[in-house]
Amino acid sequence: MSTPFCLRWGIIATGRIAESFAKDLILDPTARGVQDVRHSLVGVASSRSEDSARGFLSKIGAPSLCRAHGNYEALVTDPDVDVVYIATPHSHHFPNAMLCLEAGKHVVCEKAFTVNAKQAQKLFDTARERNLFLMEGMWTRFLPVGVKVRQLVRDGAIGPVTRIFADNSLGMHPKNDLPPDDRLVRRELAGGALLDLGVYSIHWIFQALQTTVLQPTVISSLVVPLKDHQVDETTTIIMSFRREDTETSSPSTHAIATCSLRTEGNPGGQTPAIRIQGDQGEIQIYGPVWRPSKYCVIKREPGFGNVGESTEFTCETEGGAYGLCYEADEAARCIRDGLIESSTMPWTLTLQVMEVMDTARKSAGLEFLADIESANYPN
Ligand SMILES: NC(=O)C1=CN([C@@H]2O[C@H](COP(=O)(O)OP(=O)(O)OC[C@H]3O[C@@H](n4cnc5c(N)ncnc54)[C@H](OP(=O)(O)O)[C@@H]3O)[C@@H](O)[C@H]2O)C=CC1
Ligand SMILES: O=C1OC[C@@H](O)[C@H](O)[C@H]1O
Repeated sequence: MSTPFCLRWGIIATGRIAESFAKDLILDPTARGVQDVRHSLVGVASSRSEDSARGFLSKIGAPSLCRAHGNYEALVTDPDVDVVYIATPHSHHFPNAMLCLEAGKHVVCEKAFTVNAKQAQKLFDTARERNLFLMEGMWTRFLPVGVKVRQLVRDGAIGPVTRIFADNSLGMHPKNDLPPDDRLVRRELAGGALLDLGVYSIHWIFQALQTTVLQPTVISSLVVPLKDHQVDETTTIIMSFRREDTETSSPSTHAIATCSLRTEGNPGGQTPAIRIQGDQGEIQIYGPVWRPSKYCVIKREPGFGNVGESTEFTCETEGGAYGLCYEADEAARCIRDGLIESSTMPWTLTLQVMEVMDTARKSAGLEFLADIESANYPN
């Protein structure tokens, strides 16, 4: 067997998801059946201080060779770093990713990829010019459940998809349950439900349709602002996608993406977060939407009131992984193979998702501050 390709990672930021990602990165990939690639965590940067980066390294049990940096610039000039994972708030993704690309580093950037589509386009143009790998860290697509559901739809398990519901709602009262300085409610960090949660709902819809070609039309959207914060508390978007099987009577698929900080999506643990409905049945996926592990396939039984056969499946991560390692494996394979774009998380798809969110925000007059919306770098 040949030696696995080793990708050397740096991480920008030391918050909650950076910790989960770093812990996944240092796991043994063979424990999840991955033999062809492996990962080495060589550096972590905190915008606050070297000490806070050092604290992070000891918390995650990083390998001794891993360096702590007291600013992001130091990390991106480290010649041992091949690729940077960006885990800052949404407002910072664009300038942080530009910093990395201009320093010649490959990038995996957390969702929501940027604040708007214009910034995403600029990043993709820069990556192309510099021949660097760049991917939105929409990890859910790489989880075993994402792979399985796409395969089921592709194999025609429920026939042509006619309608999709996708709900990602936290059930955290923004005033009572979240600290007032939480990034979720801060406009200057591009907080709000849509960019944080709705992005998953929209991605699930695209995932269910498995297309990057069909352009959705946003038919309507409703944005409920969070009082005094100028971010959205709840957003619902209705989309229509033209389907290719136009011989059927309804040549478009309806999709409803919704998200809320405040309303709870799955109060009793029994409500499907995602419903992918086709002519021959439906697939129901149970939350949490970002990391589901249970889904159900219900066959359609024609005739009013008939109940179709329903089969439940679990689809867990392996080898003690939280699940972020699967997107890391994808990045390693792409970079090993000299690719600048992942075919599972292609640039067009990220752009389409950003455009849908731009349209919804625009219709509600929900804009972030000009410097956060800007696609100039340096600003
Ligand atoms: N994939 C997933 O499941 C999840 C993804 N996310 C995404 O990851 C990103 C980070 O989220 P999360 O880890 O929850 O956020 P946290 O608030 O926990 O951490 C954000 C980190 O960003 C750095 N940072 C840099 N500038 C600022 C600033 N001005 N204000 C606050 N923090 C700053 C800080 O690290 P330092 O000072 O050390 O540089 C901070 O610890 C978001 O894009 C979010 O959508 C979040 C949760 C889950
Ligand atoms: O990506 C995410 O997934 C988990 C949620 O708790 C979090 O708000 C969000 O950023």
